[in-house]
Amino acid sequence: MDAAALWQRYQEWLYYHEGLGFYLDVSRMRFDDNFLQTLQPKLDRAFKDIAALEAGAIANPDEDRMVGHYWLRDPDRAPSPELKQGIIDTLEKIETFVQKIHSGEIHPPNAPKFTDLLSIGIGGSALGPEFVAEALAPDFPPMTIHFIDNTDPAGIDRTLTKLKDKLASTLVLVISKSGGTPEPRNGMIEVQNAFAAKGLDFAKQAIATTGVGSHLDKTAHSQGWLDTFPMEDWVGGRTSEMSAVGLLPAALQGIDIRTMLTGAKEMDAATRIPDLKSNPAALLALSWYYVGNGKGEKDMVILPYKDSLLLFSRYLQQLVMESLGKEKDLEGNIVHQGIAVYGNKGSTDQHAYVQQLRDGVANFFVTFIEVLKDREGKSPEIDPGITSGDYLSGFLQGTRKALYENDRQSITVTIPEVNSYTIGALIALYERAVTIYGSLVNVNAYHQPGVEAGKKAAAEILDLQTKVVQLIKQEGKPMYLSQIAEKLDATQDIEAIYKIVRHLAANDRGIALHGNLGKPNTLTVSTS
Ligand SMILES: O=P(O)(O)OC[C@H]1O[C@](O)(CO)[C@@H](O)[C@@H]1O
Repeated sequence: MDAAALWQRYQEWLYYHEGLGFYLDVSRMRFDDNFLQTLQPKLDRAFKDIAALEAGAIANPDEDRMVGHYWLRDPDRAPSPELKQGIIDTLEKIETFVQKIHSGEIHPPNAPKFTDLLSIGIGGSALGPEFVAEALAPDFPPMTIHFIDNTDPAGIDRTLTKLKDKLASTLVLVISKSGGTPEPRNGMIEVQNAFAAKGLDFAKQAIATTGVGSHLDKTAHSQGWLDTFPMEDWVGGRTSEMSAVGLLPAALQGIDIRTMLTGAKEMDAATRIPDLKSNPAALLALSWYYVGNGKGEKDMVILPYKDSLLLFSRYLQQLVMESLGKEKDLEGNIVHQGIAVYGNKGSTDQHAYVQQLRDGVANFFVTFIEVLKDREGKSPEIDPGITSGDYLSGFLQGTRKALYENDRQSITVTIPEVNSYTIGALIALYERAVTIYGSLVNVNAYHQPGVEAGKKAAAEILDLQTKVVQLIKQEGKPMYLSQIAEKLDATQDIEAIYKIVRHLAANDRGIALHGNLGKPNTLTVSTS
């Protein structure tokens, strides 16, 4: 396509939303009218599916659940007055609580105010809060947020070391919808230990966001924690940023959550329109379908040209991959669907993997995220008439052009600036695009059976560990791995047993390995 035709295509496909100051450019995706015609019936069905979902249909058949994250920013759309009231009440409760924390009305036993916030959660109970904190937290927030989002002991230590002198004024927020996920449970216990070591009363400084009646909810009530906030059954982890999961930590950091909700609501209204060219989420979903042949054949590279959006790709990784990465479609056919997502930020990544994007294996498409406003205030000139922001903007355009010339397709999302309004809108845009794409490829975008399989396997390993340690202690003499496996009637698990004892030996856990470490078969294992 020559420059004039491309310019024509750009204008023909450019989506612009005046209220949001938002643009979407899919002109560098090479779909044609034929493709559009073929996809139209699927798209019509997707529009119907999402209308039913928003009206309260069971959209997650496996778990027999409604899918209601869209109601969070527009409670009038909730399918019952009780649900509507619940959303309104939670939002008000968050605001009242935050106001009391900021004013010092609620304060820790040994300090006049809470200064820091320690958020413990994983997956959807961490990624949204982390992304939003990075994007929107003010430079000098009323409370500084820290995260424990894993069960890595060294990671936990690092966070607790940073908080060492501030634990007495740290508010701990444990987030877990199920209230039974091991990683946040472990983090919570480690933090409780740290509080106890300093003679601090954990319960007086702890709050929980969790499903009503969950194990965590019961623990928080029985131990007399400061408060609990509900996570609704019909909100999935990866779409929970606009529930108490995301709103509470955001508000505690001084982020304007009402504006974030308004931005999301505005985008929801735009992406509810059942017409391709008027609906940016449909344009995204269609582009993903086109470029990946409806099978996720191309990876989605997310390149925001703005440091504060660094975590957007990580956030989207869960939203897209946990929603769409499915073995079976809704009819039970094996389909192995999904779209791989990765990325960091431009122009930084131009000095890392963009070389391969331009010249190497063409297994991806790029989504550029462009932010029009460079910074608050004026920019100095770096070269005559040229600022740092001009460079950033030029690099984005240059990379987009260079990729297109080499037959690499791209989408460009443009927002006027990074603020609560536009971040709310971006989150809503991708939530809806995933919903639509899920319909296009006919998968249940709201369950995660694969993750459950991994959790179950991990629990089996921990169970095996207990048996292995018991046996080694009982025997009281060095044993070969094969002997341990036979005695436990677990010959299939010999590799797992080896890895268990190797890990224990590396951590001063009372187990020793003897022999050639490079030849597991020759090793004997004993107590140390
Ligand atoms: O909030 P929870 O229940 O602790 O779950 C955390 C995350 O774990 C998952 O269930 C996957 O294991 C995610 O979907 C979820 O966001």
